[in-house]
Amino acid sequence: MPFTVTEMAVSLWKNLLQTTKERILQQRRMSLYNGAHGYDEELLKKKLQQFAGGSINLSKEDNGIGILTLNNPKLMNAFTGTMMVELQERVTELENWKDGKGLIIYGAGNTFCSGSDLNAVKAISNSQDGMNMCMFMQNTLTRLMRLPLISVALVQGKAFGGGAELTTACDFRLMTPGSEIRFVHKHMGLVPGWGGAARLVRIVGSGAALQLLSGAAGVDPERALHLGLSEETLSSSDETGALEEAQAWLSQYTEGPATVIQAVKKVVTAGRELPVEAALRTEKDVFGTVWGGPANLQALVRRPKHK
Ligand SMILES: CCC(=O)SCCNC(=O)CCNC(=O)[C@H](O)C(C)(C)COP(=O)(O)OP(=O)(O)OC[C@H]1O[C@@H](n2cnc3c(N)ncnc32)[C@H](O)[C@@H]1OP(=O)(O)O
Repeated sequence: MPFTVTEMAVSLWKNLLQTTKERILQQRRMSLYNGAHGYDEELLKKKLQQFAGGSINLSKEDNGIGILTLNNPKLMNAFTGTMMVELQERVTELENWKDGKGLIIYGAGNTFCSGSDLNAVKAISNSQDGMNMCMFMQNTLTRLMRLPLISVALVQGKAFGGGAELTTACDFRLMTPGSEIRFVHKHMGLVPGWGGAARLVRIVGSGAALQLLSGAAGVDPERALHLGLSEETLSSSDETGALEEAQAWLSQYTEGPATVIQAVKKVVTAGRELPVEAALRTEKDVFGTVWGGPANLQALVRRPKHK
């Protein structure tokens, strides 16, 4: 029997509700903190909205590479409260990008990011507000790190404080000549709180991380390469040239269907974060999504030789 208009509308509405519910559940799974941790996200967002300025812009290219721009060049791309909220919104958008394969994060005006906006920091300089801001940023940066996209921080100029922490939430870092990553927190009487310490230990090891955080010294491209903090020093220092180089570098790894590239990132994320048995189970599940899939079947027909 054919559906009536009302039945179709009800069915569409139910689908929409279900999709929204699944999306919210997915975000909760990816997040570290929620109401159970005494964390009220909506209240914090209202507070963050009071510190306005700058923007976080996302452009999704046809080649499956997203370009995320930290845009507050007047303050060396320092993170205002509204930029923190916008970063969360852009991450949600990227989580739902079916055709996405890679992501490049860079700063406007030839510099990466000078950390949190010190004007906002001064206004919320009590312990509880600080921890709430940390929970918000850890949630967002953990979701960023777990995106099924291969991510690169393109470091031009300075990546200081929270800016240095943000680079560690990407899979890779590329630096331009003269650029600098610096965990300046000690000089501000702080430690990283956006997850930068935990991630740095995993990238460079605990000894080097201890030196970088307790020395608070700048890391130039040469030292970053030596430490394994950066993959490569690009040759261009200007924005257009550096972006082109970063895209070319990333496209070595994003060649191929989005389903397969995303599956690659998912199994690596599981290996990086989970105990081995849980990682193996996740790998089996992800394998099930590509085995017998279109890319796999086409390859079987082509029978390519991998010489
Ligand atoms: C998560 C916790 C954290 O992020 S704690 C770390 C916070 N960040 C910092 O302490 C960095 C402070 N800034 C600096 O050290 C310098 O501005 C750096 C980044 C080295 C750039 O120096 P330089 O190239 O000489 O530029 P500048 O100092 O003249 O800066 C231009 C304008 O931008 C501003 N700016 C810079 N960083 C911030 C920031 N984080 N928050 C707020 N404003 C910032 C400067 O004050 C300066 O503004 P203005 O032109 O003096 O009005």
